[in-house]
Amino acid sequence: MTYLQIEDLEIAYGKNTILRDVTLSCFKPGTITGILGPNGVGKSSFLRTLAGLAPYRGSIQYDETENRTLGHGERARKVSYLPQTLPQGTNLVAYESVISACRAVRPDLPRHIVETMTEAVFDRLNIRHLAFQPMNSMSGGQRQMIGLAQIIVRKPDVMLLDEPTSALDLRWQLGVLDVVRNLVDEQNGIALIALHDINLAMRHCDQIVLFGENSVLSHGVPEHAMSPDMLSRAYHVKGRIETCSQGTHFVIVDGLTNKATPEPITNR
Ligand SMILES: Nc1ncnc2c1ncn2[C@@H]1O[C@H](COP(=O)(O)OP(=O)(O)OP(=O)(O)O)[C@@H](O)[C@H]1O
Repeated sequence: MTYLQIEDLEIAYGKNTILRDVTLSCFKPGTITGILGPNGVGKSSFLRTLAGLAPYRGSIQYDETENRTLGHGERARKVSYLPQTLPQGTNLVAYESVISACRAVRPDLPRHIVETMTEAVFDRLNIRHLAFQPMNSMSGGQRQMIGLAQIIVRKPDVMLLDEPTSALDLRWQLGVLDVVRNLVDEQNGIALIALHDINLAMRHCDQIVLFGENSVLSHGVPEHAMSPDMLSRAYHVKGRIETCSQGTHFVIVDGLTNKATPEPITNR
């Protein structure tokens, strides 16, 4: 079980402050949090910072230990980060790449245990058919699944997943989110998932954190954190939150808030 607490977090690249005043204590064990917001708002920077890959001001605590004081190995056992970019298309076969990912974090484990863990992950993700295929002969979606396998084989308490479904068709998107849900339940862990698909987040996340320009616009259970006002403020679109026949909340977007085209995606 792991707790994550964030207080007065500020993330900057040089003089360019991306996020400030981020205080969040909502990441309870056993929950999935969707990290949402428009392009360039700082979702990846936020996850990279939580993964210990970027400097920050303020406080990020895992179980009351400050992130910047955690050793590399200690953090790697607790926290796994899946970047937005797909794993490289090397000539390594998928099975070996997942074994290597596990051994990088758990060099203490004997090879046969790592192999058993790796096989269990291929079964869990339903990708056994990819096990002996070289990474450089895989499609983008297949590589994304192997990237996820490299993360979950480590059984992390905290999963930081940056758009893990961006290259996947509907069936695999749902499969991945189901696997994340099962892992979070089993480990009583935490998952933070950056997503552009708001409805995927509404359906599969226990809560969302919506970033707007430079800070958190709203957070909470999806049907409260997402509203027509938030859609307008974050994305500059006119939208509605509806409830389907099965009781799930979802967003319908009717158009841009005005006739203007969206602002260009620029460095702030
Ligand atoms: N290494 C870097 N150096 C300088 N600026 C950066 C760097 N990485 C990101 N940025 C800037 O930080 C801001 C946030 O980028 P980030 O990738 O975190 O946004 P995002 O919300 O994940 O975007 P997207 O939805 O498009 O993936 C952008 O303005 C981006 O140009």
